[in-house]
Amino acid sequence: MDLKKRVLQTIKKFSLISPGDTVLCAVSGGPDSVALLFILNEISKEEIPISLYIAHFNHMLREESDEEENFVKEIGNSLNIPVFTERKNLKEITGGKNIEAIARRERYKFLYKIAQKIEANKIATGHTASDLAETVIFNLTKGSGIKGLRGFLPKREKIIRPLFETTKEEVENYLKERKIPYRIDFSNFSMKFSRNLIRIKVIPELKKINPSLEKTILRETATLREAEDFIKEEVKKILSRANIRSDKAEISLSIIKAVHPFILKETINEMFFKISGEYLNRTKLKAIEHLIKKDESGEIDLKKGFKGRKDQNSFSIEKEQFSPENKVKIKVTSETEKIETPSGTFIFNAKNPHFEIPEEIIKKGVFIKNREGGEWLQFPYGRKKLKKFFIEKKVPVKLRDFLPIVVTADNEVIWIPELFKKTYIKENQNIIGVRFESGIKNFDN
Ligand SMILES: Nc1ncnc2c1ncn2[C@@H]1O[C@H](COP(=O)(O)OP(=O)(O)OP(=O)(O)O)[C@@H](O)[C@H]1O
Repeated sequence: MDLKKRVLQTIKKFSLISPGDTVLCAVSGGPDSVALLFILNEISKEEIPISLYIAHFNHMLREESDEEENFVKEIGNSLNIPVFTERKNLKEITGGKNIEAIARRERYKFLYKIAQKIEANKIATGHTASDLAETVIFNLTKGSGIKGLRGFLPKREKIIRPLFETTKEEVENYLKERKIPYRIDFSNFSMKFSRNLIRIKVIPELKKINPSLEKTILRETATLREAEDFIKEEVKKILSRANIRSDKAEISLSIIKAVHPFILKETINEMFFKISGEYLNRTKLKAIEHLIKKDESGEIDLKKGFKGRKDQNSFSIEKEQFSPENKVKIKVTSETEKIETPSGTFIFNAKNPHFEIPEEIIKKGVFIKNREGGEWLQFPYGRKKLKKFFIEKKVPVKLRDFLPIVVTADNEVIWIPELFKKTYIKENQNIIGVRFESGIKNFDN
């Protein structure tokens, strides 16, 4: 069957596009997104009338980046579709670390920004069934829960993936038949990246066992998506009987003990997520299950700042409350140190790849402490009252005393872990590095 018809089937099956939609097509210049653009363009003229726009993000990471941007602009012109582009020098921003993940985050931020600007209700990406197979095999290899094994979804928020059921091979045939040009990203062939290794070495070997590997994985993930929906529904039912507040989530033992062990763990994990913004690992969940099932009451330390507590009638997850006697002021005595504070564990590293604390500051003394009041914040370009900064960042009042801060011997705040990591790393590369390990992440959103 003609590829356009197949893509139309996918669109209908997952309700991806409706007449009148405004669709922003994310085009990298590679074969998948170029084919997607041509198919959507055809569809918009015949089967489903939509307004179509193109977005391209120039990561400025490779020599060919500018050429690719021009190429996408040219396709847009030739099809008479408006093109939105943005350039960002990611190497500069990231210092070369974790570049793939940051590139992805920046790309999605850009796509959502343009979608909002042009009032697009859909953002189409060129992910294919071959990408899905890669993702699933990658997640399986690295270890992941059901969510990882089912891979990405055909639709998530505004993002739609019309090539979800199409293989790369089918895309390439389509382009070849129509003599449609595209650009090749040579970094896709580098064996440095596990994803490429899976695509180039692993998948061809697996296809010797099952030539329709992509289709099989598609079917398997469909089953997993259904199972996931079912689990979600079950968990929702149980959660509706729990009492969830911002600092405590509680459920009666008679309810939680009656459910299947798997649903028990999933429910507890959701309860934890609701008050902490994070999920627990399987080992902790198993320990909680054990605590719930045994006869005695008890407590269990979860991530820093959270406790699981079982009493006679209920199990609860509680955020540990900050109390004045928990206030600390700890001197950092070496360049690398793990420091326990009532609000979490710091990994302090004066010389990490992002930034370095000048020696003279360390010599004079660096402290990790809770706010005492009257502190000033040191920026590369000036000073600001810590209180004012907290207000600007909308840090809830009760957390202002809880958040650990890093100060110099002169009580100048040089770091508030997590709270302004992103901007601070960029602006002040040479000052300080403190990484917060756990327990605080939820406070900065
Ligand atoms: N530079 C870019 N500009 C616009 N869209 C892009 C760009 N790079 C990728 N995309 C879009 O994202 C899709 C997936 O690209 P790719 O597989 O390279 O990214 P990924 O990082 O593996 O995917 P994801 O970002 O969803 O995790 C492409 O088909 C395209 O629609």
